[in-house]
Amino acid sequence: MHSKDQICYEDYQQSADWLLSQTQHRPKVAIICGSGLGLLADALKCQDSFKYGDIPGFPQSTVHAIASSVQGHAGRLVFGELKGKTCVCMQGRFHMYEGHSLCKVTFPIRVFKLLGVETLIVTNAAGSLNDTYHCGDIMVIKDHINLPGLAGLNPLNGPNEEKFGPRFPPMSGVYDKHLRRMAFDICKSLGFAQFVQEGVYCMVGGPNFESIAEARLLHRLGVDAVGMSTAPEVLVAGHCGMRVFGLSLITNKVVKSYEDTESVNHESVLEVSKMRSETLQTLVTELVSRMDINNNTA
Ligand SMILES: O=P(O)(O)O[C@@H]1C[C@H](O)[C@@H](CO)O1
Ligand SMILES: Nc1nc2[nH]cnc2c(=O)[nH]1
Repeated sequence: MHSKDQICYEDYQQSADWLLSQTQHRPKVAIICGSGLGLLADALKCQDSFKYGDIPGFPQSTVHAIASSVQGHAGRLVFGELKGKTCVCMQGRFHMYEGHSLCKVTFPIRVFKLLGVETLIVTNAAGSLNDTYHCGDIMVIKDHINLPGLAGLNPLNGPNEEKFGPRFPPMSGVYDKHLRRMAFDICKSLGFAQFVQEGVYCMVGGPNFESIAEARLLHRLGVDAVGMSTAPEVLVAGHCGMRVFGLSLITNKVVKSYEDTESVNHESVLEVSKMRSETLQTLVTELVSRMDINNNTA
């Protein structure tokens, strides 16, 4: 590594080579578990798991990541099979507000690319701005607004690594249309359709939740759900040509009225996540099982 924040190709390669030497699994799908949604990883069969701290070059989990994941299982990369398809799951992700640079936040994505991953599934907990949404709804992400990115905070800043992708990558259509349609079909067949939405996710820096004026601004901008993650990971995945699918679990309605006495807190976010964790697990499992991927195990 050159400097504290500069990461070079060899750093990603070192982590990927180490993982390839430690597991026989050769995943084509990577899944990032949002706050409280780490149970997804427990559904993997024939698991090999690695604490982030044990993987050479990997960023380290902070206290937040541990508190917001499944107790005792935070900060792990879990390899295994979902309905016979080989996957790798991040149980606990890295957030910008924890103090990580965006290169660190997105480090695992490029490692996944070098492992041979072709599809990234991202999940997160988010607050809703859309008045028709309810707590516990699942929003299939159609598009995102990357507010830190618009202000110049972008993991792709700096010299471009051509081995991963082009200097100026397009982001229109980054959330795969085919997978979105498939998710809706699955929800219909599983009887989930009444609480599944499709919308625009907005990333803000956090760690504070929105002021009322900020919430009103986001609402006017056409944001359906707001959270503190996902966009940087999706950017980096899109840059290196991965297929992306994203889900937001609506854990709260963002307060938009000065008359409203309710306020959100992280504990209630985790409570709702827990309530819908199993549904999300079922949806993601079914989606992975229907994906047209080569299932390679070495
Ligand atoms: O990792 P995600 O985006 O699910 O985490 C959400 C956003 C904040 O980290 C936290 C707020 O409750 O949950
Ligand atoms: N920024 C933001 N992140 C969240 N994560 C879960 N709920 C929320 C919310 O209301 N706002």
